[in-house]
Amino acid sequence: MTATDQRRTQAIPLTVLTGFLGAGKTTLLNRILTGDHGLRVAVLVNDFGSINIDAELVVGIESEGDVINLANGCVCCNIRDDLVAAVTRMLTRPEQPDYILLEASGVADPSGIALTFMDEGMRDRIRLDSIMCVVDAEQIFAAPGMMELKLRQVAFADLLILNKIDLVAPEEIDRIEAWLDDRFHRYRLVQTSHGNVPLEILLSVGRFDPAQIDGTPRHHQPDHLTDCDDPECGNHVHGYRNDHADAFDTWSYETDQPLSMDALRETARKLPASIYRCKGVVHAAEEPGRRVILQVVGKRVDIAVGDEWGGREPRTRIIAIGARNGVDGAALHELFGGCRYATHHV
Ligand SMILES: Nc1nc2c(ncn2[C@@H]2O[C@H](COP(=O)(O)OP(=O)(O)OP(=O)(O)O)[C@@H](O)[C@H]2O)c(=O)[nH]1
Repeated sequence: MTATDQRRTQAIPLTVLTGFLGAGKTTLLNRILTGDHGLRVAVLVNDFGSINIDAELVVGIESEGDVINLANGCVCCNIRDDLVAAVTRMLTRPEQPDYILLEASGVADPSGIALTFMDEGMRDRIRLDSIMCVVDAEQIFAAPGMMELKLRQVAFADLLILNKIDLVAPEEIDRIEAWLDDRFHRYRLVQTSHGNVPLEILLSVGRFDPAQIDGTPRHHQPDHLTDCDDPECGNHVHGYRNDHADAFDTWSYETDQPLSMDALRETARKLPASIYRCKGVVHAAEEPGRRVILQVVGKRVDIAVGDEWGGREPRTRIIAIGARNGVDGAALHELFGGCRYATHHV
């Protein structure tokens, strides 16, 4: 074994969870964290919005310092430096983790993340173990304008986790697989719901191959993915290198005043199709002692009563992410403001 090989074997393994907004990354992350792995796992959670809701929803971590919250941007591009700084901090802590899980934002291009860990200063300290892409079986064909990004997330993964199969008919799964077959030469896929995948195929699998970041959708030429700046070129995926985050707008809302759960549900159902994702931790009038979790993916709305506030002042924090110019902040403010229990019950 060469000295470099030796250093690499001592490097801390890191798995990247990628996949489009709302596909089920946090659900999978929580599954892993609560699984029987016996590892001290540190977690980096990246939410694209200005408030990191995901960091609040991570479970099964013993020490608070083992969850690092990266918000207000995307770790594959505009807050890449924050990612490097956070990992460096993790590695210099007295209690180093055995394993690191990185939940990328739903808008991330995994190739940018892989490049960060293949960088000279990182690759001896971090061993990229696997990039897994969670695919939402129900929403895969939704938001057609985002299809190029979704394809890149699939193309740069070494395992596809086709999640939410409970929400679709078996014929739809066949259709998705045929669609993938048509676009990719080779891929590994596991079907599941609620991220229920055996740990053995998730952690310490050593699947990442640096050559995979040259892997591209069949109809695209690899060089074009990184080198071409010609906006007229129909041969490649444009706009997802440094500036793909510009394709999205975000909005956030905070209030101390309790909201009505019924009004919230009604409002969430009325969100325009240009909003791909909305989620939040809510102070609800009907459940003042507990955090209420709002989840909206496409047209699907889920409002669930979570755990207690744990000594913290109840406070609603909601974010929405949508297409560029598809997020009307003033209109959203009015909609969610109208959910205030006091307003709703006059
Ligand atoms: N029915 C069903 N719902 C699921 C499944 N997996 C996740 N969900 C729900 O889908 C919603 C989004 O799940 P998350 O795990 O937060 O998705 P995410 O990819 O982390 O979302 P972002 O980080 O915002 O991109 C939540 O309401 C989950 O409970 C599944 O397999 N079936």
